[in-house]
Amino acid sequence: MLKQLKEQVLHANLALPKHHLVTFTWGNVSAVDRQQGLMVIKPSGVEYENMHLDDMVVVELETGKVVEGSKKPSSDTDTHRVLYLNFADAGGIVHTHSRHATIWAQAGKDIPAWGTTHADYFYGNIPCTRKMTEAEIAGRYEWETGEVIVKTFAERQLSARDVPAILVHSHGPFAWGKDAETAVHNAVVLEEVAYMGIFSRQLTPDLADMQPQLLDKHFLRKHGKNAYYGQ
Ligand SMILES: O=C(CO)[C@@H](O)[C@@H](O)COP(=O)(O)O
Repeated sequence: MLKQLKEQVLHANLALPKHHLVTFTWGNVSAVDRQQGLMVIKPSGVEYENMHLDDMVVVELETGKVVEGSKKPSSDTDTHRVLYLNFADAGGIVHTHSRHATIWAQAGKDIPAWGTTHADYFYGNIPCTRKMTEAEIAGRYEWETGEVIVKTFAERQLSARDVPAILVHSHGPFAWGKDAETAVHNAVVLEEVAYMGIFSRQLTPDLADMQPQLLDKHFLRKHGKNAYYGQ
């Protein structure tokens, strides 16, 4: 079942260590088949070098029930489910603990739009969520993580198409795209702009946001009405 999607998800997961986005098993990629209401995600805690096609786990989007696969799905499965259920254009999702994006998440700070590398992919700041509450952590933690992400987008009136990434406070980044490969691409760019941003702020502590005209120029020519999400 879903052989092609499993291959895409395996390939995307194996791209994480190649791009230096993960240490040990700290990360996961999934992709969704919306017609069938199913998502494919990597297994929990399996080393990337030992990960195979048969290890991919198929999960029902609505219920979280595992419908195929002998291994436990990623511990972040419920967060991915909430994002697919709320962000209609997301076809693939990535979570990592990539170093520089995680530094911003631990500091609880948005990554400001400071240059065209950022503007080619993200139409404004990359938001950081609020801290999760004790009740959220004690409850359905991974599901609540997804809810906090969705609420952050709603409260700030952001579009998941325009800003395909977020930082979860005290945790790390999530990125998405039209498919698993694009989601990984966006996660790589997120890590790059996080890295550049730390040094930009060090060199100029009161650095202002980039010119709105330059943000528009770079984002809209790639993502305007004739361009496709995530490209
Ligand atoms: O966020 C975390 C742990 O803090 C997880 O994403 C990470 O360890 C990966 O877990 P899985 O192997 O996907 O279950």
